[in-house]
Amino acid sequence: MSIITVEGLSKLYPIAVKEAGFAGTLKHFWKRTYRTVAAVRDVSFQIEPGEVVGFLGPNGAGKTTTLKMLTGLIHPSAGKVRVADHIPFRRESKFLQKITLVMGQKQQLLWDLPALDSLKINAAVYGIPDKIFAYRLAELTEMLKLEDKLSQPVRKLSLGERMKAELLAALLHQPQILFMDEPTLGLDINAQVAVRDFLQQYNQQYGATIILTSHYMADITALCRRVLLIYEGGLIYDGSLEGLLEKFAPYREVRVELAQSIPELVAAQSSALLSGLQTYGELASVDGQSVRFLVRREELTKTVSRILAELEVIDLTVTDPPIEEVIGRVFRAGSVS
Ligand SMILES: Nc1ncnc2c1ncn2[C@@H]1O[C@H](COP(=O)(O)OP(=O)(O)OP(=O)(O)O)[C@@H](O)[C@H]1O
Repeated sequence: MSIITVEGLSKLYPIAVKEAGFAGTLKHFWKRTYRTVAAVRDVSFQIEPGEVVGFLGPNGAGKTTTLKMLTGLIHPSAGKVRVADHIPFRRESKFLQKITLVMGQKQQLLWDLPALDSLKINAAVYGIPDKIFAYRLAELTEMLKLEDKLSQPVRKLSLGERMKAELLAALLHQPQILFMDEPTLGLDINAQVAVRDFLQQYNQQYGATIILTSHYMADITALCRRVLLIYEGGLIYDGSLEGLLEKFAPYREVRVELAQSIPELVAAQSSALLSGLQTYGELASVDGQSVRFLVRREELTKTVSRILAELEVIDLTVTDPPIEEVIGRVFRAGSVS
């Protein structure tokens, strides 16, 4: 049975509209007019226990709003949500015991106190008995490699250590469902990898379900087999990362290592050859001896044969374009149809 079921979920926000100038300000003061913004529009999906699902979408797409409705922080304008057999907005204590929400840009640990003090407060709030608290604390501290950090005031921790301590605080009550909104925001590469590895281990060890938003594609590719693509409040894709490439990238990337560098070709006045390069596909980049083309999938075999016959080639590889490039194109195009 699905652990999360969402049907026709929408969230509308009323936004006050003010006309420009002093007269507009006065009018706004006496009589406000509003327009409605649909932050989330008619979204439906189901998530099974133990899945790790990535929410992708540009800024303002509606990811955080969806997470807030799934965790019961805000009430949906329309639609149905069930999470672990609860209606989130009721915020029943049994429900809160089963979930956690971590927001990369917000913190729950108290700044001037050692993280351990905040953890003890959390344990009391969730009614965790002392023995279980000690056991979970030891286990999570080891998994997160935070051994000597928890007794220092939070303000003295590095950003990466602080994020790991935040995760520890969020997981002390051993929730079944983890909602992670940008958990690696602002972290350096090593700290990003540490958080990512931890989430993977936590998912495998406890069979926890993880819903993750991140602007770092590496988080999504490392952790999520399934992605939901959200665009202007609507769900435009639900499936595997590979399927996303097939749907939105009808081309493949061909990297060619030429025998001569491009400046040498220019010096040898092979400008005809240079302009001829564009006939193989869209030129993605030219750097020294290597050239990257984007070639439509259906033209791949013909184009590769032409390149090998017509150019002096040292090496040629065909790959899928980087996923962030594909998604960037989809969003820049302003249309996803
Ligand atoms: N409390 C609010 N009142 C009015 N509009 C809001 C409110 N919260 C969000 N919005 C609007 O709803 C839309 C979706 O916002 P949301 O924060 O869900 O996007 P997001 O996908 O999480 O973006 P980001 O990647 O930038 O965090 C945006 O247009 C935003 O301005």
